[in-house]
Amino acid sequence: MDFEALTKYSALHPKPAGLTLQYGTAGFRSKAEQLDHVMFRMGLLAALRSRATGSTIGVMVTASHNPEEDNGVKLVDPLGEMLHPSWEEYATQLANAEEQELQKTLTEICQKAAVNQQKDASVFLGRDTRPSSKKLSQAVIDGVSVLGGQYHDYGLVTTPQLHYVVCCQNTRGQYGKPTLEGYYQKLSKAFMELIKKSPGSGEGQRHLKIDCANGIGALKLSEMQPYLPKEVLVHIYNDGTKEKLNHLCGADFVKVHQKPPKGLDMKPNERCCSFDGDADRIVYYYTDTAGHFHLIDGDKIATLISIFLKELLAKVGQTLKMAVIQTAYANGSSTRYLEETLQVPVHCVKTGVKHLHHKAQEFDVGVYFEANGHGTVLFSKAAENTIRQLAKEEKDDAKREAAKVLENLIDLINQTVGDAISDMLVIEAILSLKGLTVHQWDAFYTDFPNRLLKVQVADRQVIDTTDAERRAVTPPGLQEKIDALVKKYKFSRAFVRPSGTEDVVRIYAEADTQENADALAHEVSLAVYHLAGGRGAPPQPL
Ligand SMILES: CC(=O)N[C@H]1[C@@H](OP(=O)(O)O)O[C@H](CO)[C@@H](O)[C@@H]1O
Ligand SMILES: [Mg+2]
Repeated sequence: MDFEALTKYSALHPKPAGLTLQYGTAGFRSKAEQLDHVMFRMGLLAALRSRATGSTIGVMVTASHNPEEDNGVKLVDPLGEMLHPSWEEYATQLANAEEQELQKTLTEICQKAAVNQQKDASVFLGRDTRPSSKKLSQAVIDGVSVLGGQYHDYGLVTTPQLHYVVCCQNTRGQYGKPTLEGYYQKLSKAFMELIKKSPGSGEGQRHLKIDCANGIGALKLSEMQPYLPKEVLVHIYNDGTKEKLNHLCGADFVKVHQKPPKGLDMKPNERCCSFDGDADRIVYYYTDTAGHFHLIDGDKIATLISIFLKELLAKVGQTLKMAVIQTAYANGSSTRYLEETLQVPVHCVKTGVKHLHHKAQEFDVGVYFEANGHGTVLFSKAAENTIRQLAKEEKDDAKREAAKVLENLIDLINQTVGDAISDMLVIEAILSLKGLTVHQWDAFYTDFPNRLLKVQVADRQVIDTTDAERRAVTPPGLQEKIDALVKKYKFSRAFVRPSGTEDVVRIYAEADTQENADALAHEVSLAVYHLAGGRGAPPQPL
């Protein structure tokens, strides 16, 4: 390591003294002006991680659905997964080392992680459309370069596109070509093959209105449009030319507020969807003829995909094990529908994509979605091989056709991470093949009324949880209080947990009516305020 160069370059990306940040659920997130040193150091870390794994590592500069003034960074591991947890800790140590400790911290990481300094390092970079992203990604490049690493800057890409190219590169093209063109070609080809078989094929066009949160999704979707078949017409709204990123729009806004985004005119029963700021989440929605808004969230997307997969797996006649992975935020009604009506096993894990992804890898076919719309489907290598072989060689026509549909689905879904563009195409293909309207899809089950709130406390880590975050172990008395409150309402449930991305405690409640869900959530938030060191004024009823 050239320590002289390191010291020189690091001085150009100084760490504000005393500032500490943590590599959380989604990497580092903060105000953009606090992140220059973090970016430089994540460039350093990516180079080390690349040497340690002998693979290309991705670095994405984005703060997803957070306000435009924020930014963030996350590292992408060799197969397109989230950074390994042991390295999250190194990331935090490196980001928080004071200037004079930087060398020592780097040396320690190299020792602990057995990094061979002689190896080549290769890093792929991507960034979202935030005004601060360009400069911050330059800081990443400085970090990679000072350690003698090579980099390829993909510039403006969606987060899932970066995951995709990293995976393609490290599988030597097995997963696809590591270019955006390769991504567009692979997905559009699989999509075309799929919808060819739909009953209404050739009878006019399917329209879909997409709110792109004034973010990267708009740019990449319009790049992809020429690749899409003429049967599908996507109409892009909130393309970032007029309004601010994520402001009153995008998947997170629509999910949290349960109302339509600004800037999208909806006619009754029209199918609409929203991406988030880096296009790794998607939710659908529509208004009915009475003007009521209906949200179709990640749980219902998982349900649609599961129904479709289950039918196909039955048709190919293989005993492939399928499961759905959710978090505690999944609506109880979705869990019940999946388990009882569809008879699909459901597993609940801790919040955060990495936990869902990890669990989903245990099955032949693992469908995972967070309620907020982040999700995908994973196929085990063995399942994928079986399906591809059946698609090629199976004599029975019905079985072979079903295997072909599955094969195209495997190619259409981005197995590295949740991907709004890929998920949208999967959903559109399934709706088209099954001849379902958005209203019919929505009617699979009715969500239990629910409410998500947040409360500020002095130190959110005083709340410790267990049972996939559904029960609070500390502070003393909190869980007992929640249990007593829940008993007051019918069909109710509630839980609290410290957020991994914001300095708040999140409260979630479900009950038989919206009024009761709101009241329960409010009462639980008061309990948190009083028992977990609430800050500022006590929470007010909605
Ligand atoms: C309730 C909720 O939506 N939580 C989100 C949010 O995490 P928190 O740890 O709750 O802040 O951001 C994560 C990263 O985007 C996402 O994975 C997760 O689902
Ligand atoms: Mg996102």
